[in-house]
Amino acid sequence: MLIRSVAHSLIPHEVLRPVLSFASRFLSSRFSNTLTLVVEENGFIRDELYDAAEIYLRTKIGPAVGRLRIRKTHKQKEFTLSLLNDEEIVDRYDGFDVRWKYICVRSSNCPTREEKSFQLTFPKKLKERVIGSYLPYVLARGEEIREEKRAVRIYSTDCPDKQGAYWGSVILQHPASFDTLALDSDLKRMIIGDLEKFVERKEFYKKVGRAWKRGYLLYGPPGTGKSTLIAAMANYLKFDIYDLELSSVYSNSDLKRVLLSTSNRSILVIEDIDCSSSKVHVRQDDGGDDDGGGGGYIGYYQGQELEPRLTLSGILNFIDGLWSSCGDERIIVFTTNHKERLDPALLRPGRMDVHINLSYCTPEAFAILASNYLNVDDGSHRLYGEIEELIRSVDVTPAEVTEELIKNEDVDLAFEGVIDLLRKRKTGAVVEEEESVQRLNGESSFDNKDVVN
Ligand SMILES: Nc1ncnc2c1ncn2[C@@H]1O[C@H](COP(=O)(O)OP(=O)(O)OP(=O)(O)O)[C@@H](O)[C@H]1O
Ligand SMILES: [Mg+2]
Repeated sequence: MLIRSVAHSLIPHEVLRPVLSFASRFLSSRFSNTLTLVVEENGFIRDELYDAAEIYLRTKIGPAVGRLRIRKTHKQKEFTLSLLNDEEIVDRYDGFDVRWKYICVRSSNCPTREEKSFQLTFPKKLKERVIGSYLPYVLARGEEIREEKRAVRIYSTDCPDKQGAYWGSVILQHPASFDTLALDSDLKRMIIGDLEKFVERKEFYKKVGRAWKRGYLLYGPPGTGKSTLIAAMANYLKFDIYDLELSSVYSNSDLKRVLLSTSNRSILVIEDIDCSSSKVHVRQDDGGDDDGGGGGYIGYYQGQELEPRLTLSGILNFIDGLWSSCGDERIIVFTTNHKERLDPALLRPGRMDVHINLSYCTPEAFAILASNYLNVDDGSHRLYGEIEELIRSVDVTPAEVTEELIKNEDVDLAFEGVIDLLRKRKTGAVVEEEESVQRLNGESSFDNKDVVN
């Protein structure tokens, strides 16, 4: 102490401080039985362990910590709590304790910059276990927590916020989930099971030499939940969505560039594949084989018909060629209202792994909608039976049913609205049927025939 104060009075502070700090570090490392690992943020290239530790330690902040930093940016949904300079956390892992301390100091080279680090201190004898087991655990947990917290984004090529890149993105605000999706439970279970199997089978895909990707074709009439299902899939897997508008793609090489700039763990969506370009299903008569090799061009760009540069084979090449082999955990989803209009090359077995038919509302789907919209969780309502019976006999989409359910908070009024819709549909269907029988019997007028044709 005396030496310290004498030294202080004789030697300038700027010189003394680093000397004392070095001496104290030297003495403590020489004689202490603890080891301290320093994890630095590392300026330009961020340190993976630092990032993981930062995220992981936020979940370990206990009552012993007296001061914390709290912040929230526009893009974040929740507040973020983090440690302040010199604050410590003790973490227990596999029967031993480690101590983390957060250090944030001004850079000596550039005073406007902060140098941030974590100091991890533990008994020296645990060095192997900390490096071999604890730190990999921190890395893995950090990654898991980041994935849990990460907002799902939707990318599109015409997003205003794309700053020169091919894709711009916004946070996907769609609340769709498998719980609220009105689908029959078997189909729902099948889809969830398929997705889970897909994300768990990294090693399997590697072993059998297949690209780790999966293709889904969703087909069915408008308003049956195809887009809603895609949002539910993205929210479930926490995969970003890349919404590709084929009409904004100029050529095969353009398509290549656009698709190569998508990221792993994502869902590439091409909606309305039959009409996003009216020529996807019409193949050029150039002797192209069933694989779409060279045939089937899509020659539109911003509304103008162009040289046939974006071809069906360009798209197919990506489904099972270059695109699929240059990324991991990729899902591609095509949607269509008219499966029968698609080129057989797109439907060939192995191209789209799963074909999912989203169809008209069933009693089971109606039960889910009634529960979502009106909190009606059993079938005891006086109108329920009639609705179920009508739903079995007419074609009505979930979208049409939800339009009725959303009109009234009162269950009686909402259900009456649904019954009204279903009865009208049924009467319409009967009239149509009678008209078609009349036509078959040659009783229809010329006008009617014209309408049919
Ligand atoms: N199966 C469903 N479960 C829950 N809601 C649904 C379902 N189907 C449709 N809806 C409701 O109807 C709206 C329209 O559905 P959606 O856009 O998913 O239909 P789509 O099949 O993609 O139609 P399109 O073929 O016209 O693109 C949704 O916003 C949702 O509120
Ligand atoms: Mg849709």
